[in-house]
Amino acid sequence: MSAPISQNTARHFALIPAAGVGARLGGAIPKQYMPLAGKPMLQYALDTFAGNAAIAHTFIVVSAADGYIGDFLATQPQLADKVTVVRHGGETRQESVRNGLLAIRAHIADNDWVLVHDAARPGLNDALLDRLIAALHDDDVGGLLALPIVDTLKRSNASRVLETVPRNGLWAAQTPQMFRYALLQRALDAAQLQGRVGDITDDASAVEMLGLQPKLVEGSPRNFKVTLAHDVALAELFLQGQE
Ligand SMILES: Nc1ccn([C@@H]2O[C@H](COP(=O)(O)OP(=O)(O)OP(=O)(O)O)[C@@H](O)[C@H]2O)c(=O)n1
Ligand SMILES: C[C@](O)(CO)[C@H](O)COP(=O)(O)O
Repeated sequence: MSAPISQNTARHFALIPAAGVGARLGGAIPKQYMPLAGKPMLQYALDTFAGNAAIAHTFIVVSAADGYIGDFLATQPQLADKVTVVRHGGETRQESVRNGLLAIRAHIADNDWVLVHDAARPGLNDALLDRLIAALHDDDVGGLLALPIVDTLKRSNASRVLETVPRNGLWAAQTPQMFRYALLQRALDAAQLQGRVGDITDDASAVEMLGLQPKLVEGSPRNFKVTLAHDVALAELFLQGQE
């Protein structure tokens, strides 16, 4: 990795928080390393970023105690100069992202773009990545892939309906979430100072807390997050091209 250079053109870096344990999925190993259609889950996002000419480099944030990443990358020599591991995972996703941003400070300029992407979204493909980058290249704030909600929404008290929530204007947030390095760092620092970095569940939330409005770029159902055990079979269908 080279140090930042004076430049007019912002570069694009991927940052993959991969320090979770996958408690809701409940597998024998952290879910990002779990095999899906023949490849570890993490490999799908890494292959997509490594294969996209717009991405200058990819950083993976794992926990200090992670015992899998070394063996995994040893099987991926083609990624050797495209991927750097940062062993600074935190207690929550946003803490992992914030720690990761701090750790890569020397390699990145303030106006470079950072695309934060969940290791648990193996369905990201080149077309979605290109769409996001194209939609945001001259945006003042940045934004995220997301999907408009199509279901009728109910708020509940246990299993009884309290109310039906109008779905107009509601979107489900996906990743990547793409912001300039300095803005994202500032937003996560501010959230940390307010004691909120453990509460918020995505990067855009921190930017919103600064009073800014990230842009929504249409994502895809294939880019869903593998969260629960029943998601595994669906992910494999998408990844095997049987959508
Ligand atoms: N302390 C944490 C928690 C999550 N993540 C990452 O953030 C992404 C969010 O996906 P999620 O489904 O929330 O992952 P887990 O936290 O592993 O899942 P769970 O909440 O079920 O334990 C994943 O790539 C995960 O590895 C992270 O880097 N650091
Ligand atoms: C950023 C994110 O993918 C938004 O959907 C996030 O990982 C969601 O995490 P959650 O804790 O499963 O809501």
